[in-house]
Amino acid sequence: METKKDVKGRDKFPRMSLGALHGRIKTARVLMVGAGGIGCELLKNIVLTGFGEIHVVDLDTIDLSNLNRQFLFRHEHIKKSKALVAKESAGRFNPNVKIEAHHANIMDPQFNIEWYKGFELVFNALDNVAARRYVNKMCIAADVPLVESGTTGFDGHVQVIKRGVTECYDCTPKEAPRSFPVCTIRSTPSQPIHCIVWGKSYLFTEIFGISEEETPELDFTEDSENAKEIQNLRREAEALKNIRDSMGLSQFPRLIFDKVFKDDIERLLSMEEMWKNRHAPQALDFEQLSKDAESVAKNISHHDQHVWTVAENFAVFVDSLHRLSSRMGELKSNVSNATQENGDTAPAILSFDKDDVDALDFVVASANLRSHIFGIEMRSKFDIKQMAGNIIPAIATTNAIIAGLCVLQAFKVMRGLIDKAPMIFTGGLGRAMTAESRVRPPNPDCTVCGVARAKITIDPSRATLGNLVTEILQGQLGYGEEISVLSDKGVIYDPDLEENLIQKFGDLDVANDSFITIKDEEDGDTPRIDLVFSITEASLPADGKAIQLSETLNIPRKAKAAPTQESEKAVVYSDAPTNGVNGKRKRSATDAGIDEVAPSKKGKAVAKPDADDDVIFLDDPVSGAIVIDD
Ligand SMILES: Nc1ncnc2c1ncn2[C@@H]1O[C@H](COP(=O)(O)OP(=O)(O)OP(=O)(O)O)[C@@H](O)[C@H]1O
Ligand SMILES: [Zn+2]
Repeated sequence: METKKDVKGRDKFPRMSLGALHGRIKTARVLMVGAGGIGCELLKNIVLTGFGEIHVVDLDTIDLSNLNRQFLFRHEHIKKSKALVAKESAGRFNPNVKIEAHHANIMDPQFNIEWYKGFELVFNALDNVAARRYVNKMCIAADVPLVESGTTGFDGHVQVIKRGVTECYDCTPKEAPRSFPVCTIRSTPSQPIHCIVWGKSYLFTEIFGISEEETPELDFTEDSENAKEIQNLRREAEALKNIRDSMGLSQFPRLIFDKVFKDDIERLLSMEEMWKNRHAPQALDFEQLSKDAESVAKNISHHDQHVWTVAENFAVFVDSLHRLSSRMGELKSNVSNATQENGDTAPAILSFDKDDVDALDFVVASANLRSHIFGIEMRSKFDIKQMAGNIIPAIATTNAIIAGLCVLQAFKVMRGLIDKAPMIFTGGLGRAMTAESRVRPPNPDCTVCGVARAKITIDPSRATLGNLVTEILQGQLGYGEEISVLSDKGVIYDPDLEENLIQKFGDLDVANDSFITIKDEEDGDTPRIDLVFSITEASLPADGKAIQLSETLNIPRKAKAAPTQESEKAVVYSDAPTNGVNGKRKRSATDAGIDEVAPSKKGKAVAKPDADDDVIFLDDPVSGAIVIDD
């Protein structure tokens, strides 16, 4: 039982170290998005600091692989909600703090601008760019300060974002997820990663999952040069699908093997042009490899640290194909029983998971056999697991340091010292921790924070786009004819889209709590900066207007483009120090005293390897580690 003295004692040290701020922290309502690696550390910190009310949002459940670093979770919590368990575990550290858990996606509409406005501060502890961008946009719209953070291995960052004061998460462009041209993967691989993507995203999915055309790692864009080859590749995939029907039969591995490691390779070889300046592939022989594989140890697939021979890869290929085929057989009979019982028609498919041993064995063996065919070096199962699973090991200490820095930056925000809270990085070469020399101001061209914002209320039963354009934009705000209106889905009005003027907002997919952007396209004089309206739906008096803009708006004009300064030219956009931001940052790597890093799928970054580090290069032989998008 907690005594009054205990509670007072708990306050003593924060009060001594924080002074007057402690009182404000005790009544502050804050939001923490993500209860993973950083989130667990951060929640512990803010609970112990004594923030009065903490809301935690996480959409996920606890996985075994989280337990090594997400210390609020234990084995018995596996499959339970991260947000709820985090609340339970951290709540015990400080009973004075109220914690609210939301097991939900932060991008759900229930978390609207009004909800964000209820917080003094938001902490991001996320692992992907989409959610980061979303929270950034909401915090800018609600004008709530955001402490954004991320880690990848030893690299980490903390960025304080405040509308009108600092740059926001979107002020610097973020890289689109990487994908591989389908011809590289399917016809002309030159690196182990190409063969791994082939094994995982093509072969595995064509045999056990959904079709490759639904796989984001493969880019099917055709140009006139490769259109014919893409057609051929589609035919190949079709033939593979037909072989799928023999799954479970003893000849199944041979049918697959001959198709992908012999016939398809021979077809490729017949395209002589292709191999003039490339290493020509060499088809494999099932009979020969079967003989070679007779002496391979039964438990070869457990040896994950060394690179298997071709015969060993062959043995694992055949064995894992049998294992996966029998799982598919069971899955199909379960699905057909379920269909008979309740009409549930869920498809019987397997999807690749790096922790699924059968799937990993299959991808390792297939990728290595293909590498061998194309004269590419083979890799160990351990390496391929990292690459196929896109894993950069998480370091608990980096998360702990970053979570600590998040709180220190939050104190500055609450003290009104945002100008003393520049972006901080950990990792890299040289110093363990570096901070930028100053807070970066907003980018005036940013489409998220370099815009004017206002709220409009529409009556969904009556309001049309025409009401908005003529009454509000042209009437009340003085816009000219040349304007366009964009919803989240794209352009809904411009002078060529007049037919939309009679449409109601619901018909244009513009709903409550969504945003529309007004672009002033007037030639000549400097146009207004973009205006973003957040939409509130309400039933308005029938005798009044169907749309209401209650604020007086003074929308600034865009500054005339200034000639580029020499000093600006010297600052390079590098793929560097994004540390979880997954974008290009306008600062030189050397500025920050950190080595360059390459962006990764989760919005995290990976340190550039040493020259002799055995890492595959994606775009440029000197640019560093590769990343596969899931
Ligand atoms: N849109 C979202 N809404 C709510 N929570 C999210 C959203 N996107 C990601 N998250 C959560 O953010 C957390 C990020 O934590 P972390 O980077 O440690 O990832 P993880 O999934 O726990 O671990 P790992 O990916 O390394 O196995 C996760 O718990 C994840 O569920
Ligand atoms: Zn911005």
